[in-house]
Formats: sequence, structure tokens, C-alpha cells
Amino acid sequence: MTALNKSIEPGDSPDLTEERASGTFDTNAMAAVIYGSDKFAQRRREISEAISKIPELADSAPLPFLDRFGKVTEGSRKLSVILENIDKLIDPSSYEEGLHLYTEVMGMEGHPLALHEVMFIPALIAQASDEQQVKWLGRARRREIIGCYAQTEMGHGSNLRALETTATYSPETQEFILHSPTITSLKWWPGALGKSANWAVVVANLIIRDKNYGPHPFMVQLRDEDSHEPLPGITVGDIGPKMAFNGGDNGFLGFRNYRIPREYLLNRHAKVEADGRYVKPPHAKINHSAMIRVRSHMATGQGALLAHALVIAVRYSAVRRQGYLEDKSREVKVLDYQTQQHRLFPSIARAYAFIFCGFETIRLYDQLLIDVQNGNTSGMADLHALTSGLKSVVTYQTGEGIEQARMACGGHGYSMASYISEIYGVAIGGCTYEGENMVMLLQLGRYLVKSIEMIQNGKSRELGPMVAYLAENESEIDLNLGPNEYLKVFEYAARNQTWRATEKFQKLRNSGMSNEKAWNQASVELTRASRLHTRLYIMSTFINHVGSIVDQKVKGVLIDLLNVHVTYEVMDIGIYVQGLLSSNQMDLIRNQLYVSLETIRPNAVSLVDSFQISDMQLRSVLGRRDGNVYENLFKWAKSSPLNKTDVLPSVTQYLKPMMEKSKL
Ligand SMILES: CCCCCCCCCC/C=C\CCCCC/C=C/C(=O)SCCNC(=O)CCNC(=O)[C@H](O)C(C)(C)COP(=O)(O)OP(=O)(O)OC[C@H]1O[C@@H](n2cnc3c(N)ncnc32)[C@H](O)[C@@H]1OP(=O)(O)O
Ligand SMILES: Cc1cc2nc3c(=O)[nH]c(=O)nc-3n(C[C@H](O)[C@H](O)[C@H](O)COP(=O)(O)OP(=O)(O)OC[C@H]3O[C@@H](n4cnc5c(N)ncnc54)[C@H](O)[C@@H]3O)c2cc1C
Repeated sequence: MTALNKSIEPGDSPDLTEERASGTFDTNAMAAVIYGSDKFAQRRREISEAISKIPELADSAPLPFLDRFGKVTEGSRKLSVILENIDKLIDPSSYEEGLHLYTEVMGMEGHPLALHEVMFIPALIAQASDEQQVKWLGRARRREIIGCYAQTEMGHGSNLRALETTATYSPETQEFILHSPTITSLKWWPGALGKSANWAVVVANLIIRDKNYGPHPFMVQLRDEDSHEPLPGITVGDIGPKMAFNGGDNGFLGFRNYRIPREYLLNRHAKVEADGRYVKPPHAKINHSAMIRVRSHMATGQGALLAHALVIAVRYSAVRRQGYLEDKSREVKVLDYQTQQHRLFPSIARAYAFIFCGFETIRLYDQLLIDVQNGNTSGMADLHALTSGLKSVVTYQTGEGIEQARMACGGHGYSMASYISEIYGVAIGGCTYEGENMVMLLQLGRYLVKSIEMIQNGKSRELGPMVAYLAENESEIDLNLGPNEYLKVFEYAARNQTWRATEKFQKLRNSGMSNEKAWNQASVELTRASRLHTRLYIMSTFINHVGSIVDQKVKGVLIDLLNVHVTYEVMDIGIYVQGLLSSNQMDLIRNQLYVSLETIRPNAVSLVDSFQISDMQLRSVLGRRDGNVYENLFKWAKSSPLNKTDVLPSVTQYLKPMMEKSKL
């Protein structure tokens, strides 16, 4: 009989082999569900295999032992090896294959092409005219140029209307003059801007005859294409070390009356004619499209980051033995403790939920892109609201889940040998980039308040499908019926909170308070409504996705995982459902959660193995596929540069003289 868990190999830790043998489903079949098709899951495995055959693609040292300079250099070195071998490794026209290749080889610490692929090229696709695409897109795709997306400034990131960089049109020369008038107007943070990029999409206020038309995207050359020196009028550099992404060069950028041709305004939607006439775009916020795209991809991206941490924590918990349960002759795997399961299994469910929900959101974005290219912008507000809430909830919960995974690994989780702190640093960057989470929750809050106002004005029928539940009355809940009943509990909580928050805002406003002050005083309640609404969306896409799965064994275990999810989520929002559920019902749900943790236990390792994250990609001693943790932990420590000599110069220079002095 072939093993259902495809990861069993001779030489593996017997503890992990035992876990893999208890799995009830084929991990390749689950990987096909996670990665959208059997074909792509298979391609991922083939690409990982091909990468492993090129030794130069391996890290030259464990990344945590490299300093900043070493990390940046290592990223560029590996990138050049990738590009020499790219045709052997992937189909270069496949974005997904490229993403897998980069993630595996470059890791998550940042590299010169990260923003080129994630924002620069997408911004050109969405915002450059056909003519401009002929000029730049091919060059960008062939990597003749390296680009980034430069919007945020030292003084302003969230409030785009207050950006200070100006692009003033000069009809005489038909040029835009880019200028940074203050210190705070320096572009600050853009990935790959500091040292790698030679071009950028720069967001600056378009000024024509003293009138400010607001932020617009411009294509700007920053460095000479031969010497890579900054061009005259450009000040550019690296902003220094960060919590994570230290292989990347997030940068600063200033302009001193820097001239670019009129044709360098990305003008698919808005244009400036030669005489300075402004042609309006079809939607006022169309220039925000590069951000909507990244936000749409963040649920799968963050799900993958959470998955990395869980692969490490769950595998390690199956080989780590500490303490006893009934059998006093052998210490127990820590994964058998209910507290450990409660710490990790709901996060496994969330990682799956984020990935499935991400599929749906990317589908909505791709549809919107087609609609917008055809002149139909009617879906923009809905997707903006949805992705604003989603990026906030998934990044926050991913951060929470990763931190729990770290603690679940005890002391070794705190070591960089686990690599979890790096994953954490990368993931929580997402709470800030692409819109600070509170700010984005409030964007969704605006949309929810408007939806309630439509209901109040008798326009319930005009509500979109995602907010139609706000107009419904609650019905009786029978919690024995399964996930759809839990969905109703969430609908109740989100509806109730959205009405309460809206009514609070309206009451304050009606009391004579200004709109802004009333909004501010209701804003915590509004963010709570946004979170509940978003969690409802995540739960409903999880339920729908599981419903569509054909492989019965895979579907069976995903239903078990869904049971962990719905019971955990409802317990987690207990305070919002007090009016709906009795304390007996809450006890029932709590017990269902404990039962579902036991049900999922035999499949825990297979569920994380199904993410099929290779050892190379994981970069974690604790999370190794073979589970041979201890001998490799010792090897890892011995490879520390501090252990190259037994006596460090710092000891000879400072500690020895100190001890000698004390002896006198
Ligand atoms: C395959 C890709 C994978 C991607 C990620 C995976 C991650 C995994 C691994 C990570 C590895 C590397 C990735 C690192 C990438 C990091 C890249 C980071 C990039 C950046 O951070 S770029 C800078 C981002 N900056 C922001 O997000 C700024 C946030 N602020 C805003 O967006 C706006 O200021 C605002 C939305 C808060 C407000 O906009 P403003 O223009 O001022 O509008 P308002 O006046 O407030 O509102 C007016 C009405 O307009 C509506 N509105 C606003 N925006 C939109 C929109 N985009 N579409 C439609 N409608 C919009 C708003 O709702 C108001 O409507 P109303 O009047 O209420 O009807
Ligand atoms: C890892 C990383 C990568 C990045 N990459 C890029 C990039 O490639 N290109 C780019 O252009 N930018 C990039 N950024 C910048 C990023 O987009 C901004 O930092 C982000 O949008 C937040 O803006 P801010 O820094 O101005 O935060 P601030 O707005 O200053 O936030 C500070 C606090 O004020 C609160 N606050 C602000 N406004 C409001 C409000 N209206 N209501 C309530 N509370 C409010 C926030 O909630 C937060 O608590 C990156 C940032 C990071 C961390």
C-alpha cells in the first residue's frame, strides 16, 4: 500500500513517521487543494527538486549568521544564479511558478526584485497606457530595468491626500518637474528603492497651473542604466535595518526640480494634454489600483506565512517530549497536551481558511481588473472595502498565530534556529504596509455605515450580496446542524455590532457634534464591526470551498478542520453573541471545540506536511521534514561565527584584563 502521507522516508525520526502513518488522507491530494490544482502542486514539487540540484542556489551560510551587508549581497548573488538557470527551473511566463521559485531560493528576507514583481510590474499593467506598456513593460519583464513603487513619504503614508512630493507640469517644455519641498516629503520605505532599483513608479501630486489634482503615478528613472549612479537631481539611499526584510533595501528618495517628459505620467486612466488640459480618470481612486492588487493577494500570502510557522511548531511538537500523561515510562509528545493543540490547531484552520479565502479574493480582483480595463469601475468600492478589512484581519491573526507557534516551541522557539522570529517580523510588516490596519478597518467601517444608511432609507434591495445580511432578522440557532449555523451566529454578531456602531456614530452626530468628531468617537466600535464582518467573510469562503472539494478523504479532514475553525471562532467572539446564545449553548460549543481538537490530532502533521514547504524554503532546524532536530541544532550552533575560535578577541581585549585586575 502506498503511504497516504508522501513525506515518509527512511532515516526520519520515528516520532514523525508515526504521525505520518496515522494520517487519513493523501498529502499530495491535499496539496492540490491548497495550490489550486494537482498540476500546479506537482510543478511546485518539480521546481523544488530542480532547485535542489543546483548547489549555488543554496544559502552560502544560515541566513541568521549573516550581517546586513551579507544578506543584501547573498540576495543579489542568488538572484543572478536564478536568472542564469531560469529556463531550466520554471516556465518564465508563469507568475505562480516564478513566485514559488523566488520564495524557495530567496527566502523571505527581501531581495532586489521583490517589489519589481509585486508592485512595479502590476502598476505598469494597471496604470500604463498601451503605448507606455510597449515602451516599459517588456523591459521590466525581461529585467533590463529594476523597478519599485515609491509612494510613502517620511511624513505621510496613511493619508495620501497629504503627500508633499509635487509633479508640476510645464507646458513650455512639456515636462513634469518633480520636487521634494521638505524633509518630510522624502519618499521613505519603498522596497528595493535604496540601492537596487534604477526606475520607480513615483506617486506625486499633479500640479497644473497652480491647481493640485492629487496623487498620480509617474514613471521615473532614478539611476544611470550603465553606471547605476543616481541621476542629477535625485537623492537616494537605504533607510537602515528593520525588524525583518533585512536582505532588502527599503529606501529614501528626494527630487530637486527633476524633469521628466509629459509621457511619463502613467496615463491609462488620467492624462495631461500638451497644452496642460487635464483628462479625468473614470474613477477618482483609480490610481490606488496597485494597492488594491497587493491587498487582494495578502490573504494567501499571509496564510502561507502562518503555514510556515505551523509546519515548524507542529512537527517539532511531535518530536519534543516533555512530561507525562498516563504512561509514566516515557515522556509524552508535547503535541498530546490539550493546551498545545488549542494553541496550534485553530491556527492550522486559519491558515487553510486564509488561503481559500485568498483564492476567492484574487478571483474578484482579476475580474475587477478586466472590468476596469473595459471602463466599468462599479466594483471598485466593494473590493476596496473588502480587501481593506481582509488585509487587516489576516495580518493581525497571522501575527498572533505565529507568536503562539513560537511559544509552542519553548526555548528553542526563541532561537533563530527555529526561524520563527524572522517569519513573524515579515508577517507583521503586513499590519503596516499596504495601509495601516486601523486605517483600513475604518475604510471598511465607512462602507458598513453606508450600507446601514441604505437600509434605513428603505434601499435594502440595493445592498451588495456581502452586506445583504445586515438587513436580515436573526433566526433561531440550532448548533447541532454544523458550520452553516455557526455562520448565522457570526452574521448575528457582525450585524448587531455594525448597527450599534453606526447608531453610536449617528447619535453623536445628531447631538450636534461634527461629522469627524462623531466618527472618531465611534471609531473603536466601528473597527470591531469591520473585524466581525471580515471574519464572517473568511468563514463563509472556507465553508464554500470545503463544500466544493471532490476527494472524499481530503474533504473529510477539511470538515474536521472546519469544525475546529467555527467552534474556535465563535468562542473567540463570545462577548458579541451573549444576546443570542445561552450559557448552555456556549458550553456545548466549547465542548465541541475540545472534541474537534482530538479529532484533528492524528492528522495534524499530515495537514502541515500538505503545505509542501521544502526544508530549503523553511530554513528551520526545528521544522526539518525528517524531525532529526537535536543533532542538527548542535550542528547549527557549532556553525555560529562566534565558535570559529575558542577564545574571542573581545575576551582577550576586555574580559581577561578585567578578571586579571580583579585578582590583584
Ligand atoms: C502576488 C503578490 C503577493 C503579495 C503579498 C504577499 C505577502 C507575502 C510575502 C511578503 C513578501 C514581500 C511583499 C512585501 C510587499 C510590501 C509592499 C508594500 C507596499 C506599500 O506599502 S505601498 C504604500 C501603501 N500605502 C497605503 O496603503 C496607504 C493607505 N492609505 C490609503 O490607501 C488611502 O489614503 C485611504 C484609502 C486610507 C484613503 O484614501 P483617500 O484617497 O484619502 O480617500 P478618502 O477621501 O478617505 O475616501 C474617499 C472615498 O474613496 C473611497 N476609496 C478610497 N480608496 C479607494 C479605492 N482604492 N477604491 C475605491 N474607493 C476608494 C473611500 O472609501 C471613500 O469612499 P466614500 O466617500 O466613503 O464613499
Ligand atoms: C515592510 C514595509 C514595506 C513597505 N513598503 C513600501 C513600498 O514598497 N512602497 C511604499 O510606498 N511604502 C511602503 N511602506 C510604507 C507603508 O505603506 C506605510 O508605512 C503604511 O501605509 C502606514 O503609513 P504610516 O507609516 O504613515 O503610518 P501612520 O499613518 O503614521 O500610522 C501611525 C498610527 O496612526 C494611526 N492613524 C493614522 N491615520 C489614522 C486615521 N485616519 N484614523 C485613525 N488612526 C490613524 C495608525 O493607525 C497608526 O496607529 C512599507 C512599510 C513597511 C513597514
